[in-house]
Amino acid sequence: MNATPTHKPKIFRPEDVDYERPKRGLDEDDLRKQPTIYRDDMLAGKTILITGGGSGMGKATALLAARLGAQVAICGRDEEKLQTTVKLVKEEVGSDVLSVGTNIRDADAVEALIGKVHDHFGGLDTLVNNAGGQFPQDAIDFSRKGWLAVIDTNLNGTWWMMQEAAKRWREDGKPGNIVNIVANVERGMPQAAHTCAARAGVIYLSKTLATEWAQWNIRVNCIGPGVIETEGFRMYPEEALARFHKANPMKQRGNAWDVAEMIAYLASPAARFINGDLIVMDGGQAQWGVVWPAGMPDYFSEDGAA
Ligand SMILES: CCCCCCC/C=C/C(=O)SCCNC(=O)CCNC(=O)[C@H](O)C(C)(C)COP(=O)(O)OP(=O)(O)OC[C@H]1O[C@@H](n2cnc3c(N)ncnc32)[C@H](O)[C@@H]1OP(=O)(O)O
Ligand SMILES: NC(=O)C1=CN([C@@H]2O[C@H](COP(=O)(O)OP(=O)(O)OC[C@H]3O[C@@H](n4cnc5c(N)ncnc54)[C@H](OP(=O)(O)O)[C@@H]3O)[C@@H](O)[C@H]2O)C=CC1
Repeated sequence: MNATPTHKPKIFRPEDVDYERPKRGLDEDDLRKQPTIYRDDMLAGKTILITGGGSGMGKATALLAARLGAQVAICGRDEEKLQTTVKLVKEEVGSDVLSVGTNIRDADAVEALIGKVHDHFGGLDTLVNNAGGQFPQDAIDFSRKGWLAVIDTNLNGTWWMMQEAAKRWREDGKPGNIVNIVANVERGMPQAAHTCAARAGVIYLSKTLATEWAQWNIRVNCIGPGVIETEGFRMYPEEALARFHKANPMKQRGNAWDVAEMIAYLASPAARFINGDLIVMDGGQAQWGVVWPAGMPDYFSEDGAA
């Protein structure tokens, strides 16, 4: 192959766009209208903590869990975003969500968060590690700070959460349940190598802990979403977003409610025998199609690849 590569490495920073971007994903009005297949009291008496609960999948999960009767706690870095979830759940369900501003990269803050949830609700049944993210870029151009930011959030932050939750479950002699939101890493993630490395780490960490921690009745599973349309899409340029859904054979995007319903299932007694698994929700992308979130290099497009 002698083609001269013409792909220009691009940096896309959402704060730099000078045009109005369309709404992405389910907004609050949409969330309020989502039906559920589950019984109203399916999670009654259960406490669920959702990281990144102020937007996207985290927000949808907080609302669904509250509708199903759970006591809900959320965390994130942006207090304003967290309060939108608190308000939504209060208006829709009438229950109070415990919101604790926390950067999951800060292990001390994570320890304090787990303590607050236990103090407030008297325990924790399910931890959902949903907080995370990345930016699209060719790996060769990653800055050191950028690499570290993504690894620290998605791998280290998730680990701090898992370890602190598990310590309390072991100490209290209570069962535990962890659901980690990862990504579709099976065939790698071009232009998202940092997150691919971190999420692959979380998947195998989870499989390992599912065995180590089974002695304390702590289960650990992962959900691997494909392209799920949420406000998190702001991290990507519009021209890339226009192609995202073409990376799966269904040629569709999932939505935050799809993932919330899977999380609710894993939080329910129906999932009591599922442990160490990765449930992929990607419309078949793992078998076919690749997302190029920063633009496909000519090297690939000239072969007519997806
Ligand atoms: C997965 C991609 C391919 C498939 C797409 C499938 C569909 C979408 C999947 C999704 O996950 S959507 C959900 C996305 N949501 C998010 O990603 C939100 C959270 N993300 C973030 O907050 C950031 O991306 C972050 C870097 C993970 C956060 O770290 P931090 O708060 O520390 O960020 P910064 O201080 O802003 O940046 C630190 C460092 O990182 C580098 N960097 C940041 N943004 C970019 C960018 N757009 N392009 C290149 N490099 C970037 C940079 O070195 C920053 O340091 P400074 O240069 O700013 O000093
Ligand atoms: N949408 C998609 O197609 C896919 C998404 N995913 C992953 O699913 C998860 C949910 O994404 P989605 O809902 O789409 O996107 P969002 O950007 O809406 O959600 C990400 C959430 O993570 C929180 N967060 C990020 N960093 C930290 C941190 N250091 N400490 C605490 N909270 C943090 C953010 O809150 P705050 O800003 O308040 O800190 C935000 O609420 C993410 O891990 C995402 O990467 C995986 C595959 C595909």
